[in-house]
Amino acid sequence: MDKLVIEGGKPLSGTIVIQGAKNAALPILAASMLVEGTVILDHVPKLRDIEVMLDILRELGCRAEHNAQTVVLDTSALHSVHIPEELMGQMRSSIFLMGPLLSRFGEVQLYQPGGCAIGERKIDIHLRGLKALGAEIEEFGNRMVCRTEGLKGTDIHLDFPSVGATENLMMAAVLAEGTTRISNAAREPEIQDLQHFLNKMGAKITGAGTDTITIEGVGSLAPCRYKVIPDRIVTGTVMVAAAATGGQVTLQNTNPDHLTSLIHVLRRAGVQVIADGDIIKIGCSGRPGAVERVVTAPYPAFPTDLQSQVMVLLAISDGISVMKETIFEGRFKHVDELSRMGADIRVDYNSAVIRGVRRLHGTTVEATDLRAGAALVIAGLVAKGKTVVENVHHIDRGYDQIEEMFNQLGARITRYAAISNNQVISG
Ligand SMILES: CC(=O)N[C@H]1[C@@H](OP(=O)(O)OP(=O)(O)OC[C@H]2O[C@@H](n3ccc(=O)[nH]c3=O)[C@H](O)[C@@H]2O)O[C@H](CO)[C@@H](O)[C@@H]1O
Ligand SMILES: C=C(OP(=O)(O)O)C(=O)O
Repeated sequence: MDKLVIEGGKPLSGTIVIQGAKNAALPILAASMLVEGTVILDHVPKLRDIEVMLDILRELGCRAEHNAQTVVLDTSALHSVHIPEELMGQMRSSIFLMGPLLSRFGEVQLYQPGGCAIGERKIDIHLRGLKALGAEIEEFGNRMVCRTEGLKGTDIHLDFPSVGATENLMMAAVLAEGTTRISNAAREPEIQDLQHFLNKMGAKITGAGTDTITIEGVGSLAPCRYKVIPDRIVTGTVMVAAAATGGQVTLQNTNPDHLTSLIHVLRRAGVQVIADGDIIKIGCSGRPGAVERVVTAPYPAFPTDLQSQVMVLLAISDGISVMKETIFEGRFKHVDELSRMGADIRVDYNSAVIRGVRRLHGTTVEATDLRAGAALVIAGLVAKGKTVVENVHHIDRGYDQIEEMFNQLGARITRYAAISNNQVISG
Protein backbone atom coordinates (compact mmCIF):
# COMPACT_ATOMS: atom_id res chain seq x y z
CA MET A 1 0.00 0.00 0.00
CA ASP A 2 1.25 3.51 -0.78
CA LYS A 3 2.41 5.78 2.00
CA LEU A 4 2.90 9.52 2.31
CA VAL A 5 5.87 11.06 4.07
CA ILE A 6 5.16 14.60 5.28
CA GLU A 7 7.72 17.12 6.52
CA GLY A 8 5.52 19.26 8.73
CA GLY A 9 5.57 22.70 10.26
CA LYS A 10 5.27 24.92 7.18
CA PRO A 11 2.27 27.26 6.71
CA LEU A 12 0.38 26.63 3.46
CA SER A 13 0.23 29.53 1.04
CA GLY A 14 -0.88 30.17 -2.53
CA THR A 15 -3.84 29.51 -4.78
CA ILE A 16 -5.55 26.25 -5.66
CA VAL A 17 -8.39 25.17 -7.95
CA ILE A 18 -10.79 22.71 -6.29
CA GLN A 19 -11.74 19.43 -8.01
CA GLY A 20 -15.28 18.42 -8.97
CA ALA A 21 -17.37 16.68 -6.32
CA LYS A 22 -16.96 12.92 -5.90
CA ASN A 23 -20.30 12.64 -4.15
CA ALA A 24 -22.09 14.48 -6.95
CA ALA A 25 -20.26 12.73 -9.81
CA LEU A 26 -20.93 9.19 -8.56
CA PRO A 27 -24.76 9.33 -8.56
CA ILE A 28 -24.67 11.32 -11.82
CA LEU A 29 -22.60 8.57 -13.47
CA ALA A 30 -25.16 6.02 -12.28
CA ALA A 31 -28.05 8.23 -13.42
CA SER A 32 -26.54 8.33 -16.91
CA MET A 33 -27.61 4.68 -17.29
CA LEU A 34 -31.21 5.93 -17.48
CA VAL A 35 -30.69 7.27 -20.98
CA GLU A 36 -29.64 5.78 -24.32
CA GLY A 37 -26.87 7.63 -26.15
CA THR A 38 -23.79 9.69 -25.33
CA VAL A 39 -23.56 11.60 -22.06
CA ILE A 40 -20.63 13.98 -21.45
CA LEU A 41 -19.75 14.94 -17.90
CA ASP A 42 -17.25 17.71 -17.14
CA HIS A 43 -15.27 18.31 -13.99
CA VAL A 44 -15.27 14.68 -12.93
CA PRO A 45 -12.27 14.15 -10.64
CA LYS A 46 -9.72 11.37 -11.20
CA LEU A 47 -10.35 9.25 -8.13
CA ARG A 48 -10.34 5.61 -7.15
CA ASP A 49 -14.13 5.56 -6.60
CA ILE A 50 -14.76 7.12 -10.00
CA GLU A 51 -12.51 4.49 -11.64
CA VAL A 52 -14.44 1.72 -9.90
CA MET A 53 -17.78 3.19 -11.04
CA LEU A 54 -16.49 3.42 -14.63
CA ASP A 55 -15.28 -0.20 -14.43
CA ILE A 56 -18.75 -1.28 -13.33
CA LEU A 57 -20.37 0.68 -16.17
CA ARG A 58 -17.99 -0.99 -18.67
CA GLU A 59 -18.98 -4.42 -17.25
CA LEU A 60 -22.59 -3.51 -18.04
CA GLY A 61 -21.66 -2.77 -21.66
CA CYS A 62 -21.30 1.00 -21.45
CA ARG A 63 -18.37 2.62 -23.28
CA ALA A 64 -16.62 4.94 -20.84
CA GLU A 65 -13.60 7.23 -21.24
CA HIS A 66 -12.14 9.59 -18.68
CA ASN A 67 -9.71 12.09 -20.17
CA ALA A 68 -8.51 15.06 -18.13
CA GLN A 69 -11.65 15.95 -16.15
CA THR A 70 -14.21 14.86 -18.76
CA VAL A 71 -16.06 11.56 -18.86
CA VAL A 72 -17.72 10.40 -22.08
CA LEU A 73 -20.26 7.61 -21.68
CA ASP A 74 -21.98 5.77 -24.51
CA THR A 75 -24.83 3.74 -23.08
CA SER A 76 -26.28 2.47 -26.36
CA ALA A 77 -24.75 -1.01 -26.03
CA LEU A 78 -25.68 -1.73 -22.40
CA HIS A 79 -26.27 -5.49 -22.27
CA SER A 80 -26.04 -6.54 -18.62
CA VAL A 81 -27.90 -5.77 -15.42
CA HIS A 82 -25.55 -7.87 -13.29
CA ILE A 83 -22.99 -5.98 -11.20
CA PRO A 84 -19.98 -8.18 -10.31
CA GLU A 85 -19.55 -8.84 -6.59
CA GLU A 86 -15.88 -7.88 -6.60
CA LEU A 87 -16.58 -4.38 -7.98
CA MET A 88 -19.76 -3.93 -5.93
CA GLY A 89 -17.75 -4.52 -2.77
CA GLN A 90 -15.17 -1.85 -3.49
CA MET A 91 -17.34 1.13 -2.61
CA ARG A 92 -20.64 2.23 -1.13
CA SER A 93 -21.67 4.14 -4.25
CA SER A 94 -22.15 0.96 -6.30
CA ILE A 95 -25.64 0.90 -4.72
CA PHE A 96 -26.54 3.97 -6.84
CA LEU A 97 -26.98 1.67 -9.84
CA MET A 98 -29.91 -0.12 -8.25
CA GLY A 99 -32.54 2.57 -8.97
CA PRO A 100 -31.51 3.46 -12.55
CA LEU A 101 -31.03 -0.14 -13.83
CA LEU A 102 -34.23 -1.37 -12.24
CA SER A 103 -36.12 1.56 -13.67
CA ARG A 104 -34.76 1.28 -17.21
CA PHE A 105 -34.48 -2.50 -17.62
CA GLY A 106 -36.95 -3.85 -15.02
CA GLU A 107 -34.19 -5.92 -13.42
CA VAL A 108 -30.89 -5.63 -11.57
CA GLN A 109 -28.72 -8.22 -9.84
CA LEU A 110 -26.19 -6.96 -7.37
CA TYR A 111 -24.57 -7.46 -3.95
CA GLN A 112 -24.32 -5.57 -0.69
CA PRO A 113 -22.11 -2.52 -1.34
CA GLY A 114 -18.68 -2.10 0.25
CA GLY A 115 -16.95 1.10 1.28
CA CYS A 116 -15.15 2.67 4.23
CA ALA A 117 -15.58 1.04 7.63
CA ILE A 118 -17.21 4.00 9.35
CA GLY A 119 -20.37 2.34 10.58
CA GLU A 120 -22.91 -0.36 9.83
CA ARG A 121 -24.28 1.51 6.77
CA LYS A 122 -27.44 -0.48 6.12
CA ILE A 123 -29.42 -0.10 2.88
CA ASP A 124 -32.88 -0.74 4.34
CA ILE A 125 -34.16 2.76 3.47
CA HIS A 126 -33.13 2.25 -0.19
CA LEU A 127 -34.86 -1.15 -0.30
CA ARG A 128 -38.09 0.00 1.40
CA GLY A 129 -38.37 2.94 -1.00
CA LEU A 130 -37.79 0.77 -4.08
CA LYS A 131 -40.36 -1.77 -2.87
CA ALA A 132 -42.87 1.07 -2.41
CA LEU A 133 -42.26 1.97 -6.07
CA GLY A 134 -43.08 -1.59 -7.09
CA ALA A 135 -39.79 -3.49 -6.98
CA GLU A 136 -39.66 -7.13 -5.89
CA ILE A 137 -36.41 -7.77 -4.09
CA GLU A 138 -35.10 -11.21 -3.22
CA GLU A 139 -32.05 -11.52 -1.01
CA PHE A 140 -29.77 -14.57 -1.12
CA GLY A 141 -27.19 -13.80 1.55
CA ASN A 142 -25.08 -11.02 0.12
CA ARG A 143 -26.75 -11.19 -3.31
CA MET A 144 -29.88 -9.30 -4.30
CA VAL A 145 -32.13 -9.85 -7.31
CA CYS A 146 -34.57 -7.02 -8.01
CA ARG A 147 -37.32 -7.11 -10.59
CA THR A 148 -40.33 -5.05 -11.53
CA GLU A 149 -43.14 -5.18 -14.07
CA GLY A 150 -42.89 -1.39 -14.13
CA LEU A 151 -42.28 1.10 -11.33
CA LYS A 152 -45.22 3.28 -10.25
CA GLY A 153 -44.96 6.66 -8.56
CA THR A 154 -46.06 6.88 -4.93
CA ASP A 155 -45.49 8.82 -1.68
CA ILE A 156 -42.37 7.69 0.19
CA HIS A 157 -41.42 8.93 3.64
CA LEU A 158 -37.79 8.27 4.60
CA ASP A 159 -37.17 7.18 8.22
CA PHE A 160 -33.95 9.19 8.06
CA PRO A 161 -32.85 11.75 5.43
CA SER A 162 -30.37 9.34 3.85
CA VAL A 163 -28.36 10.98 1.07
CA GLY A 164 -27.89 7.78 -0.93
CA ALA A 165 -31.48 6.58 -0.53
CA THR A 166 -32.84 9.98 -1.60
CA GLU A 167 -30.67 9.84 -4.73
CA ASN A 168 -31.42 6.19 -5.53
CA LEU A 169 -35.17 6.78 -5.25
CA MET A 170 -35.03 9.96 -7.33
CA MET A 171 -33.27 8.01 -10.09
CA ALA A 172 -35.73 5.11 -9.84
CA ALA A 173 -38.75 7.42 -9.99
CA VAL A 174 -37.69 9.44 -13.06
CA LEU A 175 -39.07 6.88 -15.55
CA ALA A 176 -41.82 5.52 -13.26
CA GLU A 177 -45.45 5.91 -14.17
CA GLY A 178 -47.06 8.81 -12.27
CA THR A 179 -45.77 11.08 -9.53
CA THR A 180 -43.44 10.21 -6.64
CA ARG A 181 -43.11 12.38 -3.55
CA ILE A 182 -40.14 11.77 -1.26
CA SER A 183 -40.63 13.35 2.17
CA ASN A 184 -37.96 13.72 4.87
CA ALA A 185 -35.54 13.74 1.91
CA ALA A 186 -31.88 14.63 2.40
CA ARG A 187 -31.06 18.20 1.35
CA GLU A 188 -27.34 17.97 0.45
CA PRO A 189 -26.06 20.09 -2.50
CA GLU A 190 -25.16 16.88 -4.36
CA ILE A 191 -28.88 16.03 -4.45
CA GLN A 192 -29.61 19.38 -6.08
CA ASP A 193 -26.85 18.63 -8.60
CA LEU A 194 -28.48 15.29 -9.42
CA GLN A 195 -31.83 17.05 -9.93
CA HIS A 196 -30.20 19.60 -12.27
CA PHE A 197 -28.55 16.83 -14.28
CA LEU A 198 -31.69 14.70 -14.57
CA ASN A 199 -33.83 17.71 -15.50
CA LYS A 200 -31.31 18.67 -18.17
CA MET A 201 -31.97 15.21 -19.68
CA GLY A 202 -35.73 15.87 -19.59
CA ALA A 203 -36.78 14.64 -16.14
CA LYS A 204 -39.40 16.58 -14.17
CA ILE A 205 -38.08 16.92 -10.63
CA THR A 206 -38.65 19.74 -8.17
CA GLY A 207 -37.76 20.29 -4.54
CA ALA A 208 -34.17 19.01 -4.27
CA GLY A 209 -32.52 21.05 -1.53
CA THR A 210 -35.74 20.94 0.52
CA ASP A 211 -37.10 18.01 2.51
CA THR A 212 -39.78 17.16 -0.09
CA ILE A 213 -38.82 16.13 -3.61
CA THR A 214 -41.45 15.61 -6.29
CA ILE A 215 -40.69 13.51 -9.36
CA GLU A 216 -43.21 13.43 -12.19
CA GLY A 217 -42.43 10.35 -14.26
CA VAL A 218 -41.51 10.84 -17.92
CA GLY A 219 -41.47 8.34 -20.82
CA SER A 220 -37.82 8.78 -21.77
CA LEU A 221 -34.77 11.01 -21.36
CA ALA A 222 -32.37 12.57 -23.85
CA PRO A 223 -28.57 12.58 -23.34
CA CYS A 224 -26.85 15.84 -22.39
CA ARG A 225 -23.54 17.45 -21.40
CA TYR A 226 -23.23 18.49 -17.75
CA LYS A 227 -20.65 20.03 -15.39
CA VAL A 228 -20.38 18.63 -11.86
CA ILE A 229 -20.34 21.03 -8.86
CA PRO A 230 -17.16 21.75 -6.86
CA ASP A 231 -16.29 19.32 -4.08
CA ARG A 232 -17.33 20.95 -0.81
CA ILE A 233 -15.49 18.37 1.29
CA VAL A 234 -12.19 18.83 -0.55
CA THR A 235 -12.74 22.60 -0.29
CA GLY A 236 -13.30 22.22 3.44
CA THR A 237 -10.24 19.99 3.83
CA VAL A 238 -7.99 22.63 2.24
CA MET A 239 -9.62 25.41 4.28
CA VAL A 240 -8.94 23.54 7.51
CA ALA A 241 -5.38 22.68 6.47
CA ALA A 242 -4.68 26.33 5.64
CA ALA A 243 -6.06 27.44 9.00
CA ALA A 244 -4.32 24.71 11.03
CA THR A 245 -0.90 25.49 9.52
CA GLY A 246 -1.37 29.24 10.10
CA GLY A 247 -1.35 29.84 6.35
CA GLN A 248 -2.90 32.12 3.74
CA VAL A 249 -4.66 30.27 0.91
CA THR A 250 -7.01 31.24 -1.92
CA LEU A 251 -9.36 28.52 -3.16
CA GLN A 252 -10.92 28.80 -6.62
CA ASN A 253 -13.90 26.86 -8.03
CA THR A 254 -15.74 26.67 -4.72
CA ASN A 255 -19.31 27.25 -3.62
CA PRO A 256 -19.17 29.02 -0.22
CA ASP A 257 -22.96 28.61 0.14
CA HIS A 258 -22.36 24.85 0.50
CA LEU A 259 -19.98 25.41 3.42
CA THR A 260 -21.89 27.76 5.70
CA SER A 261 -21.58 25.50 8.74
CA LEU A 262 -17.82 25.03 8.32
CA ILE A 263 -17.26 28.75 7.76
CA HIS A 264 -19.19 29.43 10.97
CA VAL A 265 -17.00 26.97 12.95
CA LEU A 266 -13.77 28.37 11.49
CA ARG A 267 -14.76 31.94 12.27
CA ARG A 268 -15.58 30.91 15.83
CA ALA A 269 -12.04 29.51 16.03
CA GLY A 270 -10.73 32.93 15.00
CA VAL A 271 -9.88 31.98 11.42
CA GLN A 272 -10.34 34.69 8.80
CA VAL A 273 -12.63 33.50 5.99
CA ILE A 274 -13.51 35.72 3.04
CA ALA A 275 -16.02 34.39 0.50
CA ASP A 276 -16.42 36.20 -2.79
CA GLY A 277 -18.31 34.52 -5.65
CA ASP A 278 -16.65 31.17 -6.24
CA ILE A 279 -13.50 32.15 -4.33
CA ILE A 280 -12.70 31.54 -0.67
CA LYS A 281 -9.70 33.12 1.08
CA ILE A 282 -8.45 31.68 4.34
CA GLY A 283 -6.01 33.30 6.72
CA CYS A 284 -4.97 32.38 10.22
CA SER A 285 -2.27 33.92 12.36
CA GLY A 286 -1.65 32.76 15.89
CA ARG A 287 -3.18 29.81 17.62
CA PRO A 288 -6.81 28.96 16.70
CA GLY A 289 -9.41 29.20 19.48
CA ALA A 290 -11.37 26.23 20.78
CA VAL A 291 -14.97 25.76 19.64
CA GLU A 292 -17.19 24.70 22.50
CA ARG A 293 -19.44 22.33 20.54
CA VAL A 294 -19.52 21.04 16.95
CA VAL A 295 -22.25 18.51 16.08
CA THR A 296 -22.40 16.59 12.81
CA ALA A 297 -25.89 16.18 11.31
CA PRO A 298 -27.56 16.11 7.88
CA TYR A 299 -27.10 19.18 5.65
CA PRO A 300 -27.21 22.12 6.20
CA ALA A 301 -25.73 21.21 9.63
CA PHE A 302 -22.03 20.45 10.06
CA PRO A 303 -20.98 17.58 7.70
CA THR A 304 -19.70 14.31 9.09
CA ASP A 305 -17.26 14.23 6.16
CA LEU A 306 -15.37 17.20 7.69
CA GLN A 307 -15.48 16.04 11.31
CA SER A 308 -12.03 14.42 11.40
CA GLN A 309 -10.30 17.30 9.58
CA VAL A 310 -11.75 19.94 11.92
CA MET A 311 -10.73 17.81 14.89
CA VAL A 312 -7.09 18.39 13.92
CA LEU A 313 -7.63 22.17 14.10
CA LEU A 314 -9.32 21.82 17.48
CA ALA A 315 -6.51 19.53 18.67
CA ILE A 316 -4.04 22.43 18.45
CA SER A 317 -6.48 25.14 19.57
CA ASP A 318 -6.32 27.17 22.74
CA GLY A 319 -8.92 25.54 25.02
CA ILE A 320 -11.38 22.66 25.19
CA SER A 321 -13.74 21.70 22.37
CA VAL A 322 -16.39 19.01 22.03
CA MET A 323 -17.12 17.26 18.74
CA LYS A 324 -20.27 15.13 18.55
CA GLU A 325 -20.72 12.64 15.68
CA THR A 326 -24.38 11.76 15.05
CA ILE A 327 -24.25 10.17 11.57
CA PHE A 328 -21.75 7.30 11.63
CA GLU A 329 -21.00 5.26 14.77
CA GLY A 330 -17.48 4.32 13.62
CA ARG A 331 -16.07 7.67 12.62
CA PHE A 332 -13.60 8.40 15.42
CA LYS A 333 -10.85 6.02 14.24
CA HIS A 334 -8.48 8.93 13.63
CA VAL A 335 -8.53 9.75 17.36
CA ASP A 336 -6.06 7.03 18.35
CA GLU A 337 -3.72 8.07 15.55
CA LEU A 338 -3.94 11.78 16.47
CA SER A 339 -3.30 10.86 20.10
CA ARG A 340 -0.08 9.14 19.04
CA MET A 341 0.92 12.47 17.46
CA GLY A 342 0.44 14.20 20.82
CA ALA A 343 -3.23 15.24 20.68
CA ASP A 344 -5.26 15.09 23.89
CA ILE A 345 -8.65 13.65 22.91
CA ARG A 346 -11.04 11.52 24.97
CA VAL A 347 -13.97 9.76 23.34
CA ASP A 348 -17.16 9.12 25.27
CA TYR A 349 -19.72 7.23 23.12
CA ASN A 350 -20.37 9.64 20.19
CA SER A 351 -18.59 12.70 21.63
CA ALA A 352 -14.93 13.58 21.59
CA VAL A 353 -13.56 16.01 24.16
CA ILE A 354 -10.54 17.75 22.67
CA ARG A 355 -8.08 19.60 24.90
CA GLY A 356 -5.95 21.72 22.63
CA VAL A 357 -2.18 21.17 22.80
CA ARG A 358 0.45 23.61 21.51
CA ARG A 359 1.89 21.21 18.96
CA LEU A 360 1.67 17.78 17.41
CA HIS A 361 4.72 15.67 16.61
CA GLY A 362 5.35 13.49 13.60
CA THR A 363 5.16 9.70 13.78
CA THR A 364 3.84 6.78 11.69
CA VAL A 365 0.05 6.68 11.51
CA GLU A 366 -2.52 4.67 9.59
CA ALA A 367 -5.35 6.03 7.45
CA THR A 368 -8.34 3.90 8.45
CA ASP A 369 -10.82 5.53 6.06
CA LEU A 370 -11.04 8.37 3.54
CA ARG A 371 -11.65 11.41 5.74
CA ALA A 372 -9.70 10.02 8.72
CA GLY A 373 -6.78 9.75 6.29
CA ALA A 374 -7.23 13.34 5.10
CA ALA A 375 -7.21 14.47 8.73
CA LEU A 376 -3.90 12.66 9.34
CA VAL A 377 -2.38 14.42 6.34
CA ILE A 378 -3.43 17.78 7.85
CA ALA A 379 -1.99 16.66 11.19
CA GLY A 380 1.26 15.80 9.39
CA LEU A 381 1.36 19.27 7.81
CA VAL A 382 0.94 20.84 11.26
CA ALA A 383 3.26 18.53 13.19
CA LYS A 384 6.88 19.08 14.08
CA GLY A 385 9.08 16.58 12.25
CA LYS A 386 8.25 13.76 9.89
CA THR A 387 4.86 12.01 9.66
CA VAL A 388 4.30 8.82 7.69
CA VAL A 389 0.67 8.16 6.67
CA GLU A 390 0.06 4.55 5.70
CA ASN A 391 -2.82 3.02 3.72
CA VAL A 392 -3.12 5.97 1.37
CA HIS A 393 -5.51 4.02 -0.89
CA HIS A 394 -8.32 5.15 1.41
CA ILE A 395 -7.43 8.79 0.74
CA ASP A 396 -7.18 8.16 -3.02
CA ARG A 397 -10.91 7.33 -3.00
CA GLY A 398 -11.76 10.99 -2.59
CA TYR A 399 -8.74 13.24 -3.26
CA ASP A 400 -7.07 13.58 -6.66
CA GLN A 401 -3.42 13.13 -5.57
CA ILE A 402 -3.64 14.78 -2.18
CA GLU A 403 0.14 15.18 -2.02
CA GLU A 404 0.19 17.25 -5.23
CA MET A 405 -2.76 19.31 -4.04
CA PHE A 406 -0.93 20.35 -0.87
CA ASN A 407 2.52 20.57 -2.48
CA GLN A 408 1.10 23.26 -4.80
CA LEU A 409 0.56 25.23 -1.60
CA GLY A 410 4.12 24.76 -0.41
CA ALA A 411 3.75 21.51 1.53
CA ARG A 412 6.50 18.88 1.51
CA ILE A 413 4.81 15.54 0.92
CA THR A 414 6.30 12.56 -0.91
CA ARG A 415 4.39 9.49 -1.96
CA TYR A 416 6.11 6.12 -1.79
CA ALA A 417 4.37 3.54 -3.94
CA ALA A 418 4.57 -0.02 -2.69
CA ILE A 419 5.38 -2.29 -5.60
CA SER A 420 5.87 -5.69 -3.99
CA ASN A 421 6.39 -7.22 -0.56
CA ASN A 422 8.79 -4.91 1.27
CA GLN A 423 10.10 -3.08 -1.77
CA VAL A 424 9.16 0.61 -2.15
CA ILE A 425 9.95 3.25 -4.74
CA SER A 426 9.58 6.98 -4.54
CA GLY A 427 6.43 8.19 -6.38
C1 LIG B 1 -21.29 8.91 -2.01
C2 LIG B 1 -21.87 9.79 -0.97
O1 LIG B 1 -22.62 10.71 -1.27
N1 LIG B 1 -21.50 9.53 0.28
C3 LIG B 1 -21.97 10.39 1.34
C4 LIG B 1 -23.36 9.92 1.75
O2 LIG B 1 -23.25 8.58 2.17
P1 LIG B 1 -24.56 7.70 2.35
O3 LIG B 1 -25.52 8.03 1.26
O4 LIG B 1 -24.14 6.30 2.50
O5 LIG B 1 -25.09 8.26 3.72
P2 LIG B 1 -26.55 8.21 4.29
O6 LIG B 1 -27.07 9.60 4.41
O7 LIG B 1 -27.36 7.22 3.53
O8 LIG B 1 -26.31 7.61 5.75
C5 LIG B 1 -26.56 8.33 6.92
C6 LIG B 1 -26.93 7.39 8.05
O9 LIG B 1 -28.09 6.66 7.70
C7 LIG B 1 -27.90 5.28 7.84
N2 LIG B 1 -28.66 4.56 6.79
C8 LIG B 1 -28.55 4.96 5.49
C9 LIG B 1 -29.23 4.32 4.49
C10 LIG B 1 -30.06 3.22 4.84
O10 LIG B 1 -30.72 2.60 4.00
N3 LIG B 1 -30.16 2.86 6.16
C11 LIG B 1 -29.47 3.50 7.14
O11 LIG B 1 -29.58 3.15 8.32
C12 LIG B 1 -26.38 5.09 7.67
O12 LIG B 1 -25.92 3.93 8.28
C13 LIG B 1 -25.86 6.35 8.35
O13 LIG B 1 -25.80 6.15 9.75
O14 LIG B 1 -23.82 10.74 2.83
C14 LIG B 1 -23.01 10.66 4.01
C15 LIG B 1 -23.67 11.50 5.08
O15 LIG B 1 -23.62 12.82 4.75
C16 LIG B 1 -21.59 11.09 3.71
O16 LIG B 1 -20.78 10.86 4.82
C17 LIG B 1 -21.03 10.34 2.52
O17 LIG B 1 -19.80 10.91 2.10
C1 LIG C 1 -17.89 8.36 3.46
C2 LIG C 1 -17.63 8.90 2.27
O1 LIG C 1 -17.90 8.35 1.06
P1 LIG C 1 -18.72 7.00 0.74
O2 LIG C 1 -20.15 7.26 1.12
O3 LIG C 1 -18.57 6.87 -0.73
O4 LIG C 1 -18.11 5.89 1.54
C3 LIG C 1 -16.98 10.23 2.14
O5 LIG C 1 -16.97 10.76 1.02
O6 LIG C 1 -16.47 10.75 3.15
